[in-house]
Amino acid sequence: MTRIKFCGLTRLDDVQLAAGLGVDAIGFVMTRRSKRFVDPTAAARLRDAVPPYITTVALVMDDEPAFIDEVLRVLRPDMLQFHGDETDEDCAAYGVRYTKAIAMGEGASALERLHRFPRAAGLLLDGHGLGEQGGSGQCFDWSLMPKDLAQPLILAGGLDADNVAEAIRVARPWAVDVSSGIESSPGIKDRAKMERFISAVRR
Ligand SMILES: O=C(O)c1ccccc1N[C@@H]1O[C@H](COP(=O)(O)O)[C@@H](O)[C@H]1O
Repeated sequence: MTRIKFCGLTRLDDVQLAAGLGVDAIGFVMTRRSKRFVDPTAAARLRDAVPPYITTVALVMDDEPAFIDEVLRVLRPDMLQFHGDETDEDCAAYGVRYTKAIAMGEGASALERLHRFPRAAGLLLDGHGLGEQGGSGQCFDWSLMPKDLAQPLILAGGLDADNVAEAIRVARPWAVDVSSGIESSPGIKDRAKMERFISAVRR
């Protein structure tokens, strides 16, 4: 079974719908540079609507440690997702389980970075280029997804209801992560796109 994370939620209705559709994880984008940014207090209100046994994830990207401490204190997410130039040491410093995004925009040469995060609970392979922001809807060559890594791999980048079944067939990921592919505009999720995405993964 392929797990599903919906990321970049900003509205209560979207959180409730995602939970009702059976997603495994819900992500809040905490980095201020994103169009999907929610401040920690607003994110905590959304988190309160997440039922038990759905993982909540706080996404950060080269943010100040003091801000990440605030996110952990106010939001109390189950996991952190790092999207910037953080090292394994940086990511592990908070004592919270984490995933690390690997920018796959450069293709096969990016795979070398997969071995730099031994403490990550999982690695999220995303389609954007090194130094660029995620959540841009860019795919990468799914056949590059390694099949022999000990850490669970999460496939992200440009997924939507029309391509996710093929992406899973080629990449065989532990989980898929989607943001822009289930939106009508940044941070505003679309009911029909969310429903179609879940159906396509389950099929
Ligand atoms: O969503 C954002 O705005 C964002 C900003 C900075 C870093 C990562 C971001 N999003 C994450 O990128 C992947 C793929 O998104 P998409 O499906 O291609 O839009 C996903 O993990 C988002 O949460």
